[in-house]
Amino acid sequence: MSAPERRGLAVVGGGRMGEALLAGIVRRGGPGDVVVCERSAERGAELAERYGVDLVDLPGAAARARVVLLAVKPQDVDGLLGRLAGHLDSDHLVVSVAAGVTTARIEAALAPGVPVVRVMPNTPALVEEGMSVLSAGAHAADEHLDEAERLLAAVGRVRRVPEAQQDAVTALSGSGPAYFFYLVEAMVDAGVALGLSPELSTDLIVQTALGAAVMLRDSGQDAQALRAAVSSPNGTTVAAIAELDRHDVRAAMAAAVAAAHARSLELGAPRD
Ligand SMILES: NC(=O)C1=CN([C@@H]2O[C@H](COP(=O)(O)OP(=O)(O)OC[C@H]3O[C@@H](n4cnc5c(N)ncnc54)[C@H](OP(=O)(O)O)[C@@H]3O)[C@@H](O)[C@H]2O)C=CC1
Ligand SMILES: O=C(O)[C@@H]1CCC=N1
Repeated sequence: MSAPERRGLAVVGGGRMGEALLAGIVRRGGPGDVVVCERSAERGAELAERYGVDLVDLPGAAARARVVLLAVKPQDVDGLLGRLAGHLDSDHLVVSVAAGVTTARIEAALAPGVPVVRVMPNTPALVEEGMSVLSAGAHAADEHLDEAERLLAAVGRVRRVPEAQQDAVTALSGSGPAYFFYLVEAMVDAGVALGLSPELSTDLIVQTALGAAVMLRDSGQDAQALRAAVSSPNGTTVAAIAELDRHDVRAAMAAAVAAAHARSLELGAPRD
């Protein structure tokens, strides 16, 4: 099929991240030229119906789409590229969201010159509040980064970093939503332990999380200043933060982020 017919986007791998991106992109731009390719026929059919897009196989994805977005697990990337590479040429743009997997590793599996952009998105893309961070591979020019940025901008904010920073980005904003969800679980449990119903405790904490996030984004004040404004002298918040410090929650967070960073590097190591 000639290049001009390949205008669309193929999402390869319709799991949690693939669906989050697919949902946001279709909601923003309509199903238009979007197709999905999924290993599980049942899951593929579910996504095709839910978002009004065509379900295709790998050759079909390469034939229909100019931008091929890889959203399979890092462990599945090499096998997938082995079957996809013969269908891709330098008119395609490969966008990979696989944690840890370097553009060099992807490029090595493709025909010479195929442009690759590595992206670390996050699941709030599902509600158009994603944070996506892009890096160019060796054959990706500014126009390719611009194209990837336009795509990801449909589901939230976008930044660009040198690829060497992608594992740190993965540990912060890629996994980051889970850290906040973990805190929310702990806070809701704490409310229940004090006698509140799970429903009331959840309502209080979810709205508090939302309000705090909007203040962080919009107030022009940093987290420390905002925390100071909540902390009346000798009051309840000071008592609470003293306990967080006594349990070394900052050290726990630093260790958690370092573990995510190390795992991202491990996932990127070439397979045998
Ligand atoms: N979840 C997240 O918050 C984030 C994930 N990522 C990255 O996104 C990628 C996907 O993660 P996630 O969505 O969580 O994982 P999932 O396992 O939920 O999704 C991956 C999907 O791809 C399918 N798949 C595997 N191989 C193929 C193939 N050859 N052709 C078509 N489909 C295939 C899988 O099928 P099957 O179930 O049969 O294996 C599965 O449905 C990962 O690389 C991850 O690092 C990046 C940022 C955030
Ligand atoms: O947990 C993971 O490996 C993926 C990458 C970042 C978020 N989820």
